[in-house]
Amino acid sequence: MDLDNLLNKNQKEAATYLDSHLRIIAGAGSGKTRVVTYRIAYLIDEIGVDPRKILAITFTNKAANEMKERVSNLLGPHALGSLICTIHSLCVRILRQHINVINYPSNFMIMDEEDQKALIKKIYNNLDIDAKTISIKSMIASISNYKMANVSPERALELAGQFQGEIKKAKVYKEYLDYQENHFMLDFDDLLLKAVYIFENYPDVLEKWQHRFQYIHVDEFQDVGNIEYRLVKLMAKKAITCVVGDPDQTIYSFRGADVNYILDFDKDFKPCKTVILDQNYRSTGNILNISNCLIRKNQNRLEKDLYTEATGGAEVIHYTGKSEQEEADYISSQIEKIINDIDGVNYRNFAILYRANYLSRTIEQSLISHAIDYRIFGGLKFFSRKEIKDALSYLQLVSNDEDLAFERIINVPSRGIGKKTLENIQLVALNNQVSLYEALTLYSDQIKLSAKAKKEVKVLVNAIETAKQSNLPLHEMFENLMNDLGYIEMLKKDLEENRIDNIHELQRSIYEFQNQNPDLATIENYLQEISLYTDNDNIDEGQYVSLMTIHMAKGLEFDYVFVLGLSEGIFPSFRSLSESDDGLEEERRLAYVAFTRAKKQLFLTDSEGFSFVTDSPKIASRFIDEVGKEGIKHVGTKPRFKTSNFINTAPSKEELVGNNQITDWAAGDFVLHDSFGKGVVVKVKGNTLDIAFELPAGLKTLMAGHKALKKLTN
Ligand SMILES: Nc1ncnc2c1ncn2[C@@H]1O[C@H](COP(=O)(O)OP(=O)(O)OP(=O)(O)O)[C@@H](O)[C@H]1O
Ligand SMILES: [Mg+2]
Repeated sequence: MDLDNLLNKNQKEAATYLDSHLRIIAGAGSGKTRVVTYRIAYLIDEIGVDPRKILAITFTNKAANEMKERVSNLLGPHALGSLICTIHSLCVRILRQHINVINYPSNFMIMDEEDQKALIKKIYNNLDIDAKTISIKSMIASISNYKMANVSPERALELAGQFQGEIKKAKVYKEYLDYQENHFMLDFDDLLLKAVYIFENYPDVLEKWQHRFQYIHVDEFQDVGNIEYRLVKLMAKKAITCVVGDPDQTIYSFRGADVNYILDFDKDFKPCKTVILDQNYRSTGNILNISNCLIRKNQNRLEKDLYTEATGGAEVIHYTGKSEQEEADYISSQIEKIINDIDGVNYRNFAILYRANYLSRTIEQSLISHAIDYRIFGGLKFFSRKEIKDALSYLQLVSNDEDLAFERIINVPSRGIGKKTLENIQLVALNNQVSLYEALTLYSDQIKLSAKAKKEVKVLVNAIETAKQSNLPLHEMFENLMNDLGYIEMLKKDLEENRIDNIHELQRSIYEFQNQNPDLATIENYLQEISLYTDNDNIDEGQYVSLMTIHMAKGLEFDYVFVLGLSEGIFPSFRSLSESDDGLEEERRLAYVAFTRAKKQLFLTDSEGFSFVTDSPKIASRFIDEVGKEGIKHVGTKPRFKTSNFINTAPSKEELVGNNQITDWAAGDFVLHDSFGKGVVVKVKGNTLDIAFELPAGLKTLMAGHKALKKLTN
C-alpha cells in the first residue's frame, strides 16, 4: 500500500501516527473517513496488528458497511475480523455476551420506538391515564431523561412532589421498567446505559473489552452525547484512540449531542495529538466556495476554511419554480438531461436531499411520472406512510365505502372497537349482505357496542356523512374530515409533528389535483390517480436515485446533489427558528452538511406558492442569500427573499389557496389572469369557472379561487 500516493502529507501523518491518542478535526470532504479507513488498513497490513484488536465506530449502518467494504477492497479477506459497526450494535454485542451478570438472559429483546409507544399506551390504559394530559412522545422523552440521569422510579416520585402530572409520569415510568424487566426488553437507551453500567460495575468484564481492542476509532465524533462518550472513554483505557469530526457538522444537538466532547477531547485523553486537514477532495471549487460562505455566517464556531485544488467546475444552480410541482419536474428533467449528456452517468450518481420527510411527496410523484427509479433511505415512501394510508382509507370510505379501508381505520383514532367488535360487525354485514360501514350505520341495533364506542361511532359517521355531502373544494372537505374525525387531534396529542406535516402535504396534493383537473375533481378520480403512486415497491437492486433527509446523508457523497424545499420556514425550519439562535445555527450546519455532499454539481431548489406546513406564502431560504454570488447561477422564476419587500406585499392565504367566495362569481364577470391576461366568465360550475380569455389563451376552465385569477370590479 503506497500511502504517499493515496494520502496527502497531513492525512498520512494522521493515518500512521500511533504514539498517542489522536484527534482529527477537519471540514467536510477533507478525507477524515478516508484516513480512518487507511489507518485500519495500515495497522493490519504494515504494522501487523491482529484485525480483531481494531474497532471502528461509525454513525450509521450504511457508513459501517461502506467502511468495511473499503477496507476489504484494500486488503482482501484477511481484513476480516476487525469490528466496524455503529455504537448501538457494539453495545448489543457487549450485552449479548455479558448481560447475564445483571441477571438478564443473553437473548433479550430490543424495543424500537413503536414498541415503546405500544407499551406506554398499554400502561396508560392500566393506570387510567389520558394521553391528552401526558402525550406519549413526552412520556418517552421523560423515560429517557430519567434513565440518562439515573433516576429510579422511587426518586422520580419524590421529585414529583405535589405535581400531579409528574406523579403520573413517575408511576408510568415504574410500570415501564417493571414490564421491561419481566419481559427482558431493552430500548435503545438501555443498550448504551446497560453496557456502561456493566463496565462501571463489573471490572472484570470491562477489562476483557479493554484488552480486546488495541486501536479504537470513532467517526463523526462531533455528534456524540454524554453516554456515548462515557462508553468510549471506558473502553479506551488501554487502547490508542483516534476520533475524527467536524464541529461545523454537529446536527444532533437536539438529541443531546455535544460538540464539546471533541473540542475538549485532549483533556481526558492524554497525551493527544491533533491533526487538522484543510484540503477538500470531494467537491468542485464552486460547491466548496458557497459552502464555506454559508458556514461562516455562524457566530458560534471555530474559524476554519477548506480549500481545494479542483477547478471551479459547474456552477451551483439555484432554481426557483412557480410551484412545487415545477420544482420537482425541474429536478427530474435535470437528472434525465445529465444522464443523456454525460457518458457513464447513471441514477446512482444522484441524491435528492430534504429537510423533513414530508417534502419527498412531490418529488416522488415527479420521479415516478418520469419513470426514474428511486429509493428512500431511512424512511418510507410518502404514500406508504401510516398516516397517509389512514387518510386515504378515510377518503375511500367517503367515496366508495370500501371494507378494507373500513377495517384499517375503524379504530384509528381509538374508538374502543377491538377485534371482537369488528368480528361482530363483519357478521352483521354478512348476514344482511351489506358493507361494514352500512352494517354500522343501518344495523347498529344488531351490534354490541360499549357506551364509549357508541359515542365515538357517532362522531365517525357524522364526519363521513358530512364529507359525503360537502360542496367545499376537495382539499377543504379533506381538512374538515381529518379534524372532525379527531385524527389531527390524535396526532397532536402524540406530538406527531412529522405525521401532521405529512397530512398537510396530502392536503396540498389534493389541492393540486383539483387545480389541474377542475372538471374531474372528485375523490374517486383523485384516489384513482394516487393509486399509480401507492403500489410502488422499493427496489433494492439495480440503479436508483437516492432520496433521504439530510440527517441521513451525513458522511455520504454523490456526484450530483439536489437540495429541495429551500424556503424560509421549511429550511431553516420554522420550529428551529422559534427556538433561539442556536436553533438557526444548527439548521445552518445542516445546510452545510447537505451542500458538501456534492462532488460535481449542486442544485438548490425552491418554489413559490403557499406552504400548508408553515401556513404562509413561500419565499426563498435565507441560506440561498447567504451563499454569496460567486459560482452560483439563478434560473427559473426570480427568487423572492425576506430582504425584499415581498413579505409586506405577499398575497394572503385566501389569494393563494383559493377563497371561499365562489358564490360571488357570475357569468359575465371580467377577470384578469397572471398568464392568460383579460377574460370574461362564460359559465360558473360549482368551484370552477369557464373563462374566455383574449387570444392566444382562449377558453379555459379554472378553479374559482386560483391565485393567478383576479376578478375585475368593472
Ligand atoms: N488524498 C486524497 N486523494 C484522493 N482522494 C481523496 C483524498 N482524500 C480524500 N479523498 C476523497 O475525497 C472524498 C471525501 O473524503 P471523506 O469522505 O473521507 O471525507 P470526510 O472528511 O470524511 O467528509 P465528511 O465530513 O463529509 O464525513 C472521498 O471520495 C475520498 O476518497
Ligand atoms: Mg466522513
